[in-house]
Amino acid sequence: MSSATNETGSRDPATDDSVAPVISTNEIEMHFSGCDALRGVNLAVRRGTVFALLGENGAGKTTLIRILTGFQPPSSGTARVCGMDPTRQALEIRRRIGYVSDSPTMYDWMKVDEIGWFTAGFYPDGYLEGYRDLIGRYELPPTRRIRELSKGQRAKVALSLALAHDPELLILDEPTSGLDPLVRREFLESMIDRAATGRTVLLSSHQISEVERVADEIAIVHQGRVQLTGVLADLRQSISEVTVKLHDPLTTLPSLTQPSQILSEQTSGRQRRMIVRDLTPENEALLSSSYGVFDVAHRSASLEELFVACTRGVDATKAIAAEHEAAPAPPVQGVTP
Ligand SMILES: Nc1ncnc2c1ncn2[C@@H]1O[C@H](COP(=O)(O)OP(=O)(O)OP(=O)(O)O)[C@@H](O)[C@H]1O
Repeated sequence: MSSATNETGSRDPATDDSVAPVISTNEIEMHFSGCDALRGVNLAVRRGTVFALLGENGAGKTTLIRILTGFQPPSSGTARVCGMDPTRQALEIRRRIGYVSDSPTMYDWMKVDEIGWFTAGFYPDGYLEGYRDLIGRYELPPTRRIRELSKGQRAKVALSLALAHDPELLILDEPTSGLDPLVRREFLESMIDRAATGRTVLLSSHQISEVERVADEIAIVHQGRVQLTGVLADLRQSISEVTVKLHDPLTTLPSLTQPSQILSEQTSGRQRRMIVRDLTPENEALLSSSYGVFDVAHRSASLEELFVACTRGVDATKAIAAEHEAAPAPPVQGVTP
């Protein structure tokens, strides 16, 4: 019996590389002076997936990636990347994975071919061939100096350097900024192909359409917290936009029962619009039969609506609560403030 199987013959996630998450974090906190960049981040990235960290500017995406790649020790909490601890095995992690930061620094006096040859010295045999193949595919001029390249061409050099050893895990911080739409599309498709061959891609982005196109799983990060994480297709199915038409805009609606959860709520005239997770027929019936309600309709929410609910929902919820304070209203369920 292999060490990856237990007494019953089934796979043991603690020792089996093919089952254990490629990346896991446990209660990661990052406090800079005057700024809590990350607050209790728990994530698990499964092998063979494209996992997207989706968040606005300043949400904490780069900070998390810097912690995972060992450039920044967290204030507290732990992480594992390819089975290693980034605070103690940063160099090994960086050798094993591919990583492109949001502002890659390169020796810009080197020529495109030279930088590949130079970097190959840090990797096993086969790196230079892989690099040359990639710069060929990206149509990069091998004899041009890095400083003479366009922004998009530099991004392609950085990607070629990260991909040349065909890493099992690729971490990309805002990977497509600087790429033109055609190359961006090709690049995103190549990420899907990588995942199909069992490799894993973690990327950060604030572009919803981009994430929607490539990601299998997402984590929506807002103000240093993971507001929502899961398989994109499941999240899409479980989130609905519910529109409740009211006789009186000040009507107080009943709290929904478990497992339904209101992520955001907005009132416009006599219409209340809510983004609800796991809407059950019972809760829909509860709303429909509430005093002052004359119609309830629901449809699947888009990723954009979900994102807005997670990043603006708290404020929207607070606004509603304040609006109802005079009423007085029952507590509104919402995402973690
Ligand atoms: N070295 C640092 N010192 C102090 N504050 C920092 C430092 N690094 C990051 N921060 C702060 O931490 C927060 C998260 O920043 P981070 O760069 O992780 O966000 P992000 O989601 O990657 O944003 P963007 O999409 O704009 O790149 C921000 O408020 C930022 O100002």
